[in-house]
Amino acid sequence: MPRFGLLPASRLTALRSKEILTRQPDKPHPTLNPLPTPPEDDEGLQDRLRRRRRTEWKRKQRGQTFLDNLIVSIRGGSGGDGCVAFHREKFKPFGPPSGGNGGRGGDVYIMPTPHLTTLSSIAKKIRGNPGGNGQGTWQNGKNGEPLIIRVPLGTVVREIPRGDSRRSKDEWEAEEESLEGLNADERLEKMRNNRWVHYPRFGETNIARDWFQEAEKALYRQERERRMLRRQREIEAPIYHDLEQDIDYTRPVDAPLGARNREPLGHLVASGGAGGLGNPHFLSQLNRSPKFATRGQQGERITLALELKILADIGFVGMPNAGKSTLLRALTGGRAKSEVASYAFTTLNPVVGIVRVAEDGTFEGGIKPGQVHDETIIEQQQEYERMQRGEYASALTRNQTPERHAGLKVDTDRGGYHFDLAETFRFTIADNPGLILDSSENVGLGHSFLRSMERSLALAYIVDLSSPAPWDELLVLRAELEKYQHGMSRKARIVIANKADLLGGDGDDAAVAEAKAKLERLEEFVADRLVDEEGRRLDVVPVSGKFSQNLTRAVGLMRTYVQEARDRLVPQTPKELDVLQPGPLLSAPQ
Ligand SMILES: Nc1nc2c(ncn2[C@@H]2O[C@H](COP(=O)(O)OP(=O)(O)OP(=O)(O)O)[C@@H](O)[C@H]2O)c(=O)[nH]1
Ligand SMILES: [Mg+2]
Repeated sequence: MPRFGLLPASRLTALRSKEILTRQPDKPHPTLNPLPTPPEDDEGLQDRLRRRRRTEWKRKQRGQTFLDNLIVSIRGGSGGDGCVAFHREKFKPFGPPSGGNGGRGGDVYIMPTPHLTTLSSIAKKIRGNPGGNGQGTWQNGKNGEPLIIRVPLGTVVREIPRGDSRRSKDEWEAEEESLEGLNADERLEKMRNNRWVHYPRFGETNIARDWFQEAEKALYRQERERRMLRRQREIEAPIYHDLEQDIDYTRPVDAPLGARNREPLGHLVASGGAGGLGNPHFLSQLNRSPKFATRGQQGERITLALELKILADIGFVGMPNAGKSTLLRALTGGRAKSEVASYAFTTLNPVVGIVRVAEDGTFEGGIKPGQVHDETIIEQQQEYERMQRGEYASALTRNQTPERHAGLKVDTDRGGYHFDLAETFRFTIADNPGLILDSSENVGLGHSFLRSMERSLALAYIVDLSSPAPWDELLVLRAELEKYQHGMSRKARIVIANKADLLGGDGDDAAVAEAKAKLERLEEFVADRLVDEEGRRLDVVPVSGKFSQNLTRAVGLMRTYVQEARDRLVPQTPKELDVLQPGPLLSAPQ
């Protein structure tokens, strides 16, 4: 075994004991390769198996790992320790106690920000900044800086209650755990060490004195009260914030002159611990030279569940493989990187894309004629081939195009920067994982992503027109939405019948007539059975996402729904009139 020849003997034994050296090379390890290994030359099969493994894994998680759902345990900063010191000065042999107090631990706040879109940047364990320790000559420790956890707009924050297994321990429970297995004396000693600071070599003397024991009793009494108040707060006012609105930074116009302009910190979720008391605090008639101080308190420990409700104007609802991701890619000109493949549950997390529309109804994705949005793997292959042929070698970057400096001509063949000049309206669409029968009971990818659709302004059903009975799909989709939340299906405004290119054969009359009849039947069904929020019938639009056909009509309709819904959301301002009409003081003299 020459490879391991240089390893020391102990390391070799360790490797043998782990069956690394003794294992036969042709015998696979029992824990590896749960799926059969495909032949190495079949790349397509390898890829398919990799994807299937990923989907299966995700399905087993039941949506637990969506990044719109996170549990964080938070600790406020711990307070700094108090100090035991005595004032020293020439000709003053017994100076007074002069230990400063510890600084307060920093509080932890939570603040919504429009600059984030996922919870992925948030750590699972967060600790506030600690306060500084007190020092001699009455110097108090510095207070810990507040810590702000920034979360995306649309995050719902909930405190996890006691008794839930996901909740981490609070300060007292954690201490109790660290004391397990100790006898009474050891417990007492450890608890004292956690709470008191003694002057060097005075520990034993201090604890034997009455005034120390009095002080200790008072400290435990305060602690019990704090613990009771905490429990009461947890029961009566558990933390709950629906962070829909950005926090307003503007200073009120009627703020008193000289008031400090503080930047908002957000909502307090865990307060820092109080700083310890320095030894002057324990000066009394009986004890003229207190040689102990208290340690800082621990910060509050809480566990929060953060849940992000994605804010998209339109939510796509459809069965797996209906073509939702293809449609989103077509509508955004391929900018939304939503994976497309011909197996169920390709999309595992919601993907949000932006649709940009010009004055005349053209949209960014629709300006390049003849664009085909194929499966991701095929597109990647084509891209690779183009790169191999050297087509990108002399391509200009976006900033190198001559029109940029001219600033006038809009190249209608290109999206991106060039569309900025034409764009007059934009809205967002969320492509969601496929919904199947009983999704609302957590079958398939479960219902965790349905949450993200709750706040969409409107929903669009996507059905596969080439399937034998697209109308049945609609009923299932509607029933699942209703089962998840009563009244949710009333948000649906449109049925997009995708894959219309597969109908009509090669253009022979019989096939075309059949396709028309199928579309009519779908329209009749929708008119009969589906109505929207205001009792209107849903629009039905046949399209082809893959070949970007008839998308302008669908975009136009979606645009009107979004506009209507936004108009309804904007609060009316009746006060405007009052402002314009001159009041008695301003009215013109008679
Ligand atoms: N012919 C044709 N095929 C399409 C069209 N739209 C999508 N497809 C194909 O249908 C298959 C599924 O498309 P996806 O976009 O992945 O479907 P999905 O609804 O996102 O599926 P899930 O993410 O699994 O829910 C792919 O093979 C697409 O190429 C279309 O308009 N015409
Ligand atoms: Mg998809």
